[in-house]
Amino acid sequence: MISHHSTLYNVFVVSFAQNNAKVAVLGASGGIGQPLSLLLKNSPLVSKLSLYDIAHTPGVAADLSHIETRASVKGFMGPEQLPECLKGCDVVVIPAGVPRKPGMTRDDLFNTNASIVASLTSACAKHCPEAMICIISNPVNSTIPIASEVFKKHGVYNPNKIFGVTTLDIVRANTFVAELKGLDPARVTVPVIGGHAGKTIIPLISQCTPKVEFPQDQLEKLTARIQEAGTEVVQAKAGAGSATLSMAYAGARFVFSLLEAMSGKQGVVECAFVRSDVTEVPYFSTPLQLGKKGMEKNLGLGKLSPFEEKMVAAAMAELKASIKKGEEFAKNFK
Ligand SMILES: NC(=O)C1=CN([C@@H]2O[C@H](COP(=O)(O)OP(=O)(O)OC[C@H]3O[C@@H](n4cnc5c(N)ncnc54)[C@H](O)[C@@H]3O)[C@@H](O)[C@H]2O)C=CC1
Ligand SMILES: O=C([O-])CC(=O)C(=O)O
Repeated sequence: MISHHSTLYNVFVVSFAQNNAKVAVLGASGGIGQPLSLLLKNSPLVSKLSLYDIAHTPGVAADLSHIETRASVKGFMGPEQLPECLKGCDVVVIPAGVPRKPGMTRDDLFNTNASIVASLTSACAKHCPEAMICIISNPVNSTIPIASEVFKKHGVYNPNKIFGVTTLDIVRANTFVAELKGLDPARVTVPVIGGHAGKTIIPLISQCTPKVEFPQDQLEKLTARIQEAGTEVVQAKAGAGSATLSMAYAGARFVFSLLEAMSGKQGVVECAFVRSDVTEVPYFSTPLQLGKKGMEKNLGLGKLSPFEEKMVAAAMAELKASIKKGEEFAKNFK
C-alpha cells in the first residue's frame, strides 16, 4: 500500500509517525475491526493502537500485542473505558455496528447503527475533538451526517476532519477494471463519487488512469457490478455478514493515506464521503486532496461523460433522503 514511496520519503514519514500517530479502532473485535487492527499494527505509521469494543477487546489486544512491530496495543471494553481509549488520538476509525444479511439494504441497518455511531462520535467530540474521524459503519450516506451533527452539538465541528470511508468502492472498481483489461490492479485508479449505497455509488470509468474504453453494454455491466459488489459479498457469505477482509484492506489504505498526508506528504488524494459544496446535496464523495489538517481541497467532479452525469442526477433523491434521515436522527439524539 505504501510501496510507491521513495525510500528517502519513507524515512521522513516513518520518523514523524513513530513519534506521533495514535490510532483508535472503535468496533475492533468485529469482522472488519480485527483484520483492520492487524493491518494497522503491521504499519510503521502507527505508534499507538487503541482497540475499543463492547466485547472481546482484551483478547484481541493481547493477541495483536505479541506482533514484533513497534506500535503499542491497548484494549478498552465498555463505555466507561472509552474516554481513556480516545484521549490523544490523531485518527479514529469506526467499523462498529451490525452488517447486512441477504435481502437487506444498507438503510435497513439505520435503526441499530445510527445510535451506535451517534454515541461513539459523541465520545470523540468530548475526548478527542481534534482527531480525524473515519466512519465505516453503514449506512454511510446517513452516518456521516449523524457524526457531523453530533460534532456541531458539541461545538467542535470541523468538516475537514469527518470522512465516510468509501475506499472499498474504489478498490473494487480498480480490481474489476484491471481484470477486464488484463492490467495490474495496483496501477489502475478509478475515482468513485457520490455515496455508498446502490445507485449512489458512481464509478467514473471515463476518468480511469490508465485510460480505458468499454462498449456501452460492458460499461453498464461493469458499473452495476461495482454498485452491487457489497451485495455480491453479502450473498456469497449467505447470512454470515458482509465484506470484512477487503474492507479492512480499504480502511487501512484510507488511514495510511491520511497519516501520510498529516505527516506532510504532498499530493495525497483519496475519495471520501464528506461535507461538500460540489453538488446540490450537502454531503458527497469526490476525490479529496488530504493534508496536515485533513481534507485540504475538494478536487470536485472533474469532466463527466453524459452516462456519468445521468448517474449523478439519478443519485440525488436517495442521497438527499439518506442525509436528511441522519440529520433528523441526530437532532433528536440524547
Ligand atoms: N463503508 C464500507 O464500505 C463498509 C461498511 N461496512 C459496515 O461496517 C460495519 C461493521 O461490519 P462488520 O465488522 O462486518 O460487523 P461485525 O458485527 O462483525 O462487527 C461489528 C463490531 O461492532 C461492535 N459494536 C457494536 N456496538 C458497538 C458499540 N456501541 N461500541 C463499540 N463497538 C460496538 C460489535 O461488538 C462487533 O465487534 C457494518 O455496519 C457494515 O455494514 C461493511 C463493509 C464495507
Ligand atoms: O454491502 C454491505 O452491506 C457492506 C458494504 O458497505 C460493502 O461491502 O460495500
